[in-house]
Amino acid sequence: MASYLRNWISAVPTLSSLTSTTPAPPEIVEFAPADDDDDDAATVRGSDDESNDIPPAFPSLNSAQRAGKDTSLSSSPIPRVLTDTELMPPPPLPGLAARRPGVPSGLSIASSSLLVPPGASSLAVPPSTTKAPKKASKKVALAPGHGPLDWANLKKSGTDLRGVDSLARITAAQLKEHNKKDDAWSAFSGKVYNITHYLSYHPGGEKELMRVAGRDGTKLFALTHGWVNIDYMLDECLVGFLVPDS
Ligand code: HEM
Repeated sequence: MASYLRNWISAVPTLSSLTSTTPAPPEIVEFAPADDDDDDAATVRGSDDESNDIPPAFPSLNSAQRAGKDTSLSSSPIPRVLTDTELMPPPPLPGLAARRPGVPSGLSIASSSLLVPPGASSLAVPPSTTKAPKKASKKVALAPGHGPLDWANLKKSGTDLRGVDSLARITAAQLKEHNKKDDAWSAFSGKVYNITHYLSYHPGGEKELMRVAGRDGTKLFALTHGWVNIDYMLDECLVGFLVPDS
């Protein structure tokens, strides 16, 4: 690096040349590129001799710029761009007239269930794990003031929703006696509830709920909406526990 700078400094006009009337032309310094002896170790090897601090040749000695017009592969290690005639020809264009909708019959996976069944159009709905849309809701329009929150408020209000003083052991025969709209009991998972007050709050309608009045509704309930938390919804309506007929 120092020698590099020295060369530059020597090119700066001297004081005497500045004071003279006819300035001397600046000295032109030629930089000789370092000999590229392909000895990489020389680059790595540390040396205190600053005379070795010669900038690398630019363009590089083996560069394409220096190689000039000599682009033949045999004489130069630099690859050249192949011409169109030397390149591999492109694949033939598919015959559009021969194309048909659907999966090509030659495909070995054509019969796979993942693909369109034979004969079906490729425009068919793709196979998917999405379930078919649910059938229309059977919820009924509840009377004003009979929504889920109204029921929750009624439960909290302290209104007697059981109609009995204490919980009892109830047989199927006793349960059967309470099958009227104004006196309806039903059993779910061994617990007997007075569903009379709930009838007008049931989102599925009174009629549906009355199907289980006076009997065990466990199965029908599970088939309809097993996710509904009946223990919570009817906790204030519990009247007893179903026991076998004696
Ligand atoms: C006393 C016990 C029952 C309670 C606490 C109850 C509660 C409910 C609740 C909370 C819903 C709304 C569900 C939702 O939003 O997804 C509902 C809907 C319904 N319930 Fe009940 N239910 C009871 C018994 C029954 C029974 C025994 C049947 C059938 C005989 C039934 C038939 C239905 C129907 C058809 C719907 C409408 C479902 C829909 O299409 O969305 N429920 N019930």
